Amino acid sequence: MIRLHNSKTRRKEEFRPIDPANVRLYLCGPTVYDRAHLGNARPVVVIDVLYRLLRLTYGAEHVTYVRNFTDVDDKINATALARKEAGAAGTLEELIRARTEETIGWYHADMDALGALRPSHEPRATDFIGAMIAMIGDLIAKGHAYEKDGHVLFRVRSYQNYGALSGRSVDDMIAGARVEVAPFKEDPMDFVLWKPSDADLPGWESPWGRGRPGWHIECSAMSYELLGASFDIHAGGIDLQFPHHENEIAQSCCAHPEGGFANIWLHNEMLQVEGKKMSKSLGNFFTVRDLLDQGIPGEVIRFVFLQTHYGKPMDWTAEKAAQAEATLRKWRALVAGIDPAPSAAPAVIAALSDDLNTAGAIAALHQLTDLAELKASAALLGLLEDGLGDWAAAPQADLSGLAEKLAGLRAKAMETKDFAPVDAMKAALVAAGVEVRMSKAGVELLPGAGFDATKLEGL
Ligand SMILES: Nc1ncnc2c1ncn2[C@@H]1O[C@H](COP(=O)(O)OP(=O)(O)OP(=O)(O)O)[C@@H](O)[C@H]1O
Ligand SMILES: [Zn+2]
Repeated sequence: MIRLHNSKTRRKEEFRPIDPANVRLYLCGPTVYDRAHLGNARPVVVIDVLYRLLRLTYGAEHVTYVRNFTDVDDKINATALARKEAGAAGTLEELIRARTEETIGWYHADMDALGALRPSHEPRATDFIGAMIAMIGDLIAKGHAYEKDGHVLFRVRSYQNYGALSGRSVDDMIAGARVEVAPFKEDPMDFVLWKPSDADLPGWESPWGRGRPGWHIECSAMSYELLGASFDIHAGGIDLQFPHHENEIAQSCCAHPEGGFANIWLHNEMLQVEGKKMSKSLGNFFTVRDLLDQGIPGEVIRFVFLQTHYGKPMDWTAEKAAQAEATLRKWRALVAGIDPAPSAAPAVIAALSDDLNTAGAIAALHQLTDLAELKASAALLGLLEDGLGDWAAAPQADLSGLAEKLAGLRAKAMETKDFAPVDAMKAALVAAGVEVRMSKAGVELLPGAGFDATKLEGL
């Protein structure tokens, strides 16, 4: 039996699917205007493990996983506009299309490298504009939305349960959030469902004039079209709980009172940098591609994520990556050429079934002595799979010659008192991703995650 922490009830609950023959899961996907940063990858890896566990439990063909692409957004428009102003050829629409296509390609490559299975459906917002317009029209007809000056707004006070997910009252939210006060709003809490587009912005004809949808309605419309008015699990980062998820609930429950929208809300905590959320707006980010380009295997990134429970904030550190790499190298050597056992170890399944206790599952992997079982169990975490490449099979560099040379330089520096050559060589080794350990006993060089042998040439 699977138990999951439901943000809506703030409790760990038994997971009982609405229909075990069609278990339905939705994850808010990326806005495709730039490379995914490492934080953006965390929900993808977490939900990939959940997806694997659900497939194991209910059968692969009985789980539907939807993750959208937000390909209509002002950030995308701004990127395309900047390119046009810089002299890029093509219309703004063509530039937007090129940008989103390119970004979706990067996203797929990066998430594939992390061993994340592709979802069952990856709807693009621009393919569901008609469904959004229909839903907005329905909300207006039911008195939950109104049109003003080409804008359509959701009337927050018309939905009694607004704020239930994040546990805040509307008045607290107004006090705490920076809500935009605009002349076209009846109430500052009201949020945009539809907004007008100038001639030089992407737009679609609608009963309210040419315009484009707001971000929140995209997820409500796409989840309804692909999963229905009630589905099992809605996931995303905790940063989306308010206002995005609160708004999704308001829209979906008011448009489809016959359904319950999502039964379970699963929120992952943030990947942090020095105590702050990694984010584009703070500029404290690096991309998944940056790490891959440094030679850190996607499997190592995945392993580092899975060592922390999804409900806890975490940091990325080079030390965690080095340890993950060492463990994976050891395991990959052990299971090479071994066929996986028919099923994963009960201890691993039990840990994952307990609110995705991935750290517990990894601890259980360490205990396994049957290598066929190790391989089968690791696969449930998306680890040690053949598709992730044989990065660990490449021989590790022999750094003994360089260690000897550095020891020699140090011995000489002791006499001459000129340590500059020692420091220069150490700096070059560190720049190549080598950890340098110098003690009385001698010099030890350890290639770390991100080790780049080409940078050692000339040393
Ligand atoms: N630091 C983080 N740690 C974990 N998940 C994150 C982090 N930052 C964003 N996410 C998640 O990434 C997914 C994509 O989010 P979105 O497209 O809004 O990101 P973004 O706007 O590019 O990011 P940012 O928040 O950096 O501006 C969401 O599920 C969001 O919760
Ligand atoms: Zn969403």
